[in-house]
Amino acid sequence: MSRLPLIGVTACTKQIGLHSWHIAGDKYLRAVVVGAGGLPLVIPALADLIDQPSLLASLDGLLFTGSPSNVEPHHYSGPASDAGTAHDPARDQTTLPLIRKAVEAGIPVLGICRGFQEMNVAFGGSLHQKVQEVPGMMDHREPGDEPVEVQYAPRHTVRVQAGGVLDGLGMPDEIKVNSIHGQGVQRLAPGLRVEALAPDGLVEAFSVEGAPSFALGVQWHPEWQVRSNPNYLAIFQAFGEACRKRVRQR
Ligand SMILES: N[C@@H](CCC(=O)NCCCC(=O)O)C(=O)O
Repeated sequence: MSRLPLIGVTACTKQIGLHSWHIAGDKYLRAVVVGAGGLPLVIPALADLIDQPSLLASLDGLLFTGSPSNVEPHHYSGPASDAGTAHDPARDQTTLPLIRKAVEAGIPVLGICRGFQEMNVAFGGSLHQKVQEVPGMMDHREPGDEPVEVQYAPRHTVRVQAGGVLDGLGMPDEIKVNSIHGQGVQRLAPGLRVEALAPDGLVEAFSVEGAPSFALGVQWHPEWQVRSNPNYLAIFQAFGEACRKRVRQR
């Protein structure tokens, strides 16, 4: 019997007291287990202290997680962030190079929220820093001061584009998704194919054209209560299947 796929889950850095820690959210780790059927391995944000080719050779999949922090705008030639904006330069230095290398190496990749934004930046795209301030765009942030179940409840529809990865998973033309982000795709990177659009036209999902394996990014959070939403589960199951295929091909 073949082993479970080993799925890297990217971490954020966090200062707790005097020390810096590498943390990954519980819901991402659980979704890798119960949605993708994989074995999660937290990937610390140690940038080039980690030998990325060795890491990639060991992994069967990579999940780029969401985070309250924003990608530093110099990575996409954007204007400096407002003072006080949460950043995580160690995470940027780890994930941005890893994304391109993973996709090129045919390692299945799923990017969620910040992870989706990282994918766009890694392939040469740019981000709106405050979507809610862009004329004509909706406010995609979660309602503040509400219980987490309310914050991660389905909030708006997205239109699934015909002929793409999500369509291939049997998703209806329109699905409802949660929305917990202030930033969003401004310029879509070359080589990314739109998979879903919000009512205001914001790109909510893309896939990497011509990728040798599963390579999908979504702006929403399919890891949230993954088993209770068939559309969220379908994404994790397809990701897990691609990771199992990589195990079989070794
Ligand atoms: N900071 C970025 C990305 C938003 C994001 O990833 N939110 C998730 C927060 C916590 C979590 O569920 O992991 C933005 O604001 O656009």
